[in-house]
Amino acid sequence: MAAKKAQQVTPLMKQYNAIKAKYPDALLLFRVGDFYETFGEDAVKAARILNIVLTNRNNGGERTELAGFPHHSLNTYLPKLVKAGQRVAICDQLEDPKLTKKIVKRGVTELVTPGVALSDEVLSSKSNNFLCAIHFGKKNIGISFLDVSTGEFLTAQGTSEYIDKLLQNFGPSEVLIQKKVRKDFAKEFGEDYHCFYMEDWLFKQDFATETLNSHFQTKSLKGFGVEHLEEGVISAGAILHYLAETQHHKLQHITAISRIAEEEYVWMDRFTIRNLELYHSNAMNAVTLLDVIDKTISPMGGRLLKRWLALPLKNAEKIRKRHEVVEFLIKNTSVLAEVQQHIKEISDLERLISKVATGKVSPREVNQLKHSLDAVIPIKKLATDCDNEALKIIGDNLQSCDLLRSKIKESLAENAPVNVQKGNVIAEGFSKELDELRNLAFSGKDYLNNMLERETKATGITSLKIGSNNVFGYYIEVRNSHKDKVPEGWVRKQTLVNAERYITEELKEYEAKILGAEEKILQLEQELFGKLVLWMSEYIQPVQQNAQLVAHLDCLCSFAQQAKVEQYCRPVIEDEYELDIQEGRHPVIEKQLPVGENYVTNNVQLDRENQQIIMITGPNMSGKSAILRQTALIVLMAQMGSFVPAKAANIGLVDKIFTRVGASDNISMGESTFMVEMNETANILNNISKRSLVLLDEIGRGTSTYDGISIAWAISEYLHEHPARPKTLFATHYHELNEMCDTFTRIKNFNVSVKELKDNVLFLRKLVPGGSEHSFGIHVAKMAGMPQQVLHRANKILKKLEKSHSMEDSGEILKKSAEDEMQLSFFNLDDPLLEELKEELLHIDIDTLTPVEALMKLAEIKRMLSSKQKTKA
Ligand SMILES: Nc1ncnc2c1ncn2[C@@H]1O[C@H](COP(=O)(O)OP(=O)(O)OP(=O)(O)O)[C@@H](O)[C@H]1O
Repeated sequence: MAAKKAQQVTPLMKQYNAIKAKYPDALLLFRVGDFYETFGEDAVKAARILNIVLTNRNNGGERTELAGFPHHSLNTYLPKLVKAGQRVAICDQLEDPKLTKKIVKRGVTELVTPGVALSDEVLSSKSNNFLCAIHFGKKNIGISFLDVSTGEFLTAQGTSEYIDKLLQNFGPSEVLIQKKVRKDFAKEFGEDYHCFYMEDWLFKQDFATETLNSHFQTKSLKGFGVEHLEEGVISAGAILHYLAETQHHKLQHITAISRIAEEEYVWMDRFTIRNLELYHSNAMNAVTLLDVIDKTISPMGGRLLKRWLALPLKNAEKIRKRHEVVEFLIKNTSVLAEVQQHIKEISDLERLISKVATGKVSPREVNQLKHSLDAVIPIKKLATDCDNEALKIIGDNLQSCDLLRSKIKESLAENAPVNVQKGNVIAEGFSKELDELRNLAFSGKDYLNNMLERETKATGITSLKIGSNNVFGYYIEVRNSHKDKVPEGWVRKQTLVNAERYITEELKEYEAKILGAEEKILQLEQELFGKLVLWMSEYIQPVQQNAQLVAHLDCLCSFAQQAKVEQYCRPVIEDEYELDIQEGRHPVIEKQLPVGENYVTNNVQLDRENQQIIMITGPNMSGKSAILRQTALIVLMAQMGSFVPAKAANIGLVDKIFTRVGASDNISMGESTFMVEMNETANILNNISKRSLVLLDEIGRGTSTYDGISIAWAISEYLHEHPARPKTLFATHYHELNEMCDTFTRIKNFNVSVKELKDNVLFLRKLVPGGSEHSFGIHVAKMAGMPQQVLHRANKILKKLEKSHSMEDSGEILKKSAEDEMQLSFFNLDDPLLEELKEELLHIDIDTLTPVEALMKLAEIKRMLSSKQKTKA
């Protein structure tokens, strides 16, 4: 029976099944004639994702689903499939169907996956599209990133925390992992990544080294400075192997692999990157720092700025150089404007040249490449003529690529189309043969008119006509009245009622030429364009170099532009340890304030001798977090080379920035929030250095009050006593922590001031010395309009509790206090409402009460009171 079924399968489906079996986890686009078809489950998926019609067809007695689209729509449909997370195998016809009588040979010519995409429709211009591979070694984890669309190839290795941070920084679209560590990966780094699992044997050092050496045509990897990174190299090898497996063989634009030099950049762990909302945020529609500061013009500038933000520098010299250029550009506005004007004319050079390498560049894109390179020339001149060392170096290193530009100019038609098949790709005058063919094909009418004129003269027949039809081809038509004048050499082809049609020797030759001309033109144009693209690959490196330099310049212009518009100042980078920010602002919040509202600036000074830890207290919403974050952002912006939102800033180099937000501000799912908070904090305490900047926001909030206070106290004490003496800002609503400054000399109290009005609180947002005396829960209750009696009572209970400092007695105190005060109540002692109210008050833990809870409680008490009053009335 099975054999019978097998016999019924058509040869086409047999071929399909064989190819599909090789790519079981990919969606197979199978070229049949002018269509790409999908079958079975693939068809169901494709129809759903692409919104195309799903049909059925009989396949050897069984019905199979079928969905397809015309082959010329591949660029429209393929990106949609890849964006939906599909791996797509493109199976093409490998021979001309006209030349074979058997079934056409087919094979997969490309496997497009989310991490290996070259088409503009899949890529986002301001982000890299990284493919990543990870190798779990015995000591380290190795990681590599490759952006096939730009040719960037990076590797690193280190602890799981470091790798986690890199994964967050680079945000790969696809991660390649050894099959056997599938579970380990998910455990270490979560399940959000788009993973592909590869055979274990590929992750071997010999194999990787050989693969890399054969790609770069080197004998060893020493020249790249990655040889000692055993695990990193293994992961890099896996990436290259994956590219070969997905049929990506033209990879000349991947010219080097470099090590991510961890020690050169400020260390920020993943919590910090997330908390500071540098370039992504968990909140919907949140504005990130990148959104605010990115004034780059070119796509490669945008990508580099993101990288700079993720990896701020630690080398004072390098940072100062960037500041110098920014200052120069601000002072020389005309240079800034001109450079930016020219950058506007530059397309994505990096991706264009990658397309040249992979042979996927279109004629129009080659012209774009040329125009972009043309725009580099005036930039080169401007930069070289500048009175600024760093700009001069950029200018000197920009390549004019003269030969490349002139060759493109003379070979390509100015308005060359996207598709080579459309014709009119090659410029006039570039190829004699092509010009002749074009003459023949396109000036055919003139030629025929000439011939007609000549023959009319020679024969004296006035009504001669030249025409053509599908059956007889070209002919000269003679009306019957002139039949006798027809010359001898003319051969009769067709007889009509009133006329005869003839063919001449000349017409025969012309016909032969013209019939093949159009086809030949297309063929020749393709051939010439192919040759040009191949020749252009010699220029991959200089064009890549230009792309990087333009990106660099674009970022510096972006800093200058932003500083000018937003009144940023040039920070002073010092090798000391002090941090002194005068009139600092939060770059993102200041842009989001309602019209008419000004951001209140704040000064923050920290050092290792006198003011190492600042304890910031203040009511909810007063601006504590804003001060913490703006301090980190100012340091970070300064060290990436930007000016900063402040009046003045002296920044002793920072090498690590840690931020932690207490659990109630950062509700994470699953694991106990307090546990997460403690894990994260432990991680800081184990990694601090002399140059660390630590920002703790409401740490300890995730547990009961006294637990929280104890932990917050112990952490602050540890940071104070630690020999590294890291600079720390600690925002807390536990005003008990203000007492620490009596014992620990380098802890200083500050509060974000508020002004109490009659029935409101005005946030002044100013950081002023001194602790807070208020209990802010009661503040909020007051703001909400709580009856005076309740507020008064709450204040008294609170004062007693504060005096005791002991959890054990608190119940007793509350009880006693309640008994003492009862006489003062306007309630009767035997009033059952009193009991109820007492119960309510006793159960309120004011210190941990959030504003919303306070309001709810208040509403409840108000309800109880008003119902009592109603009953009385
Ligand atoms: N210096 C400032 N100038 C103007 N507005 C500010 C300033 N600081 C903060 N704000 C505004 O106040 C809001 C609350 O600030 P922030 O989140 O820093 O308060 P918080 O004290 O940390 O509050 P919570 O304890 O509830 O987290 C901000 O979103 C911003 O709109």
